[in-house]
Amino acid sequence: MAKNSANGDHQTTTKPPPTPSPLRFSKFFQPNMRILVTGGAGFIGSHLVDKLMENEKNEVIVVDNFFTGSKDNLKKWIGHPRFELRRHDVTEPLLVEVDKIYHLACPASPIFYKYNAVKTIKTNVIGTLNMLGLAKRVGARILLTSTSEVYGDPLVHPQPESYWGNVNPIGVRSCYDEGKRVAETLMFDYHRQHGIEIRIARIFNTYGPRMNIDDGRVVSNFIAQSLRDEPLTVQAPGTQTRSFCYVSDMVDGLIRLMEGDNTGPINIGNPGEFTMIELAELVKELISPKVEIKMVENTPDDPRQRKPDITKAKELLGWEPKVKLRDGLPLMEEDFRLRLGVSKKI
Ligand SMILES: NC(=O)c1ccc[n+]([C@@H]2O[C@H](COP(=O)([O-])OP(=O)(O)OC[C@H]3O[C@@H](n4cnc5c(N)ncnc54)[C@H](O)[C@@H]3O)[C@@H](O)[C@H]2O)c1
Ligand SMILES: O=C(O)[C@H]1O[C@H](OP(=O)(O)OP(=O)(O)OC[C@H]2O[C@@H](n3ccc(=O)[nH]c3=O)[C@H](O)[C@@H]2O)[C@H](O)[C@@H](O)[C@@H]1O
Repeated sequence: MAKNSANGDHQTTTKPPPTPSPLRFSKFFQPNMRILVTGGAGFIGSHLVDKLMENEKNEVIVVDNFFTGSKDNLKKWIGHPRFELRRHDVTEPLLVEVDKIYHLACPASPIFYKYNAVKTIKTNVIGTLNMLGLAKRVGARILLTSTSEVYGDPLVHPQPESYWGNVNPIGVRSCYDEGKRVAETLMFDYHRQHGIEIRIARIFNTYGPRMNIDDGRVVSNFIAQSLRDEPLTVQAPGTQTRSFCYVSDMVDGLIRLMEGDNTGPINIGNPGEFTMIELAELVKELISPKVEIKMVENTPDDPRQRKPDITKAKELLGWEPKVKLRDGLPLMEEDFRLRLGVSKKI
């Protein structure tokens, strides 16, 4: 019987998982673990690759279409004998022989995922279907990076995994949040129907070095704006909240989830909750005390509050975030200064 879910009996499967490659059972030779990271040239993906590559028993294959990611994020691994980078779009089938799949491929910034909404849905639905098909063929365990956006504009606060969400199915964010909801459904259907070993992480807003400078997300916007002496654009009303997780904590949570016995979904995020005005004030205090804060128009369906309930992550993964926002922002500032060529005023 395949390992069951964290969410009750209705989600267990009686099917055994597909058989992994015969190489795994080799008596005389212990092969390396072959790990596929889709979207590995992106922000979280490239940090995950760094961590996976630290283990000499891991071989890492990244596939990415470079829509929001970049080879630059992986430059230290290009040419390494345990590393391979392929330009590939996950909406097309992929034939590789792997043992584990971290499936991250999908634009994450609202500006980018709304840019070609149909493509975002295809990436979430067809892309996840393709990766599940691959997992089934080769007997790999697969982890999906889902999102707190599956809770929509939540009516329950903080959000536990048992909350089904309040999502607009026809709004401008639906390509992403409904796309990820279907991706989660596909994961569980493959688990129940085909015995695939699945893991689902519901990631809450994550920040850190390597975010695209003009990515459009709030932390990267505020840091870039403060370094360019531009006003920090708080989208009205500014009282909406988010909970920000530093990327090293996120990577640690994802690896624990992959290596553990629970399917999830499991929230991975930092429960420290901030209004956008508070975030702007903190960036001002830490990076540029003279910078202005400007209220600008918001976009439709912006969730009013978001904070993870991480009881499950604590209990099932022994995980909780370590880096406070106040400590993480300066680490990101350092990286943005380097990339923007703005040195610190003394
Ligand atoms: N960063 C966050 O706050 C956050 C929050 C919740 C969920 N997530 C999820 O985590 C994952 C990574 O997010 P991120 O912040 O690193 O975003 P990112 O945009 O930096 O990375 C996504 C990567 O996927 C690649 N990609 C996009 N579409 C693709 C396709 N069709 N085929 C192949 N590659 C494709 C991009 O080029 C990029 O390298 C995403 O699945 C995202 O939905 C992120
Ligand atoms: O955590 C999540 O699940 C999701 O979080 C983000 O989505 P969102 O929270 O909307 O991210 P931002 O674009 O960073 O916006 C956060 C808040 O900041 C505000 N904002 C954004 C940009 C800005 O310049 N100013 C500003 O006040 C927005 O109105 C919003 O209320 C991610 O980009 C999604 O990929 C991810 O799935």
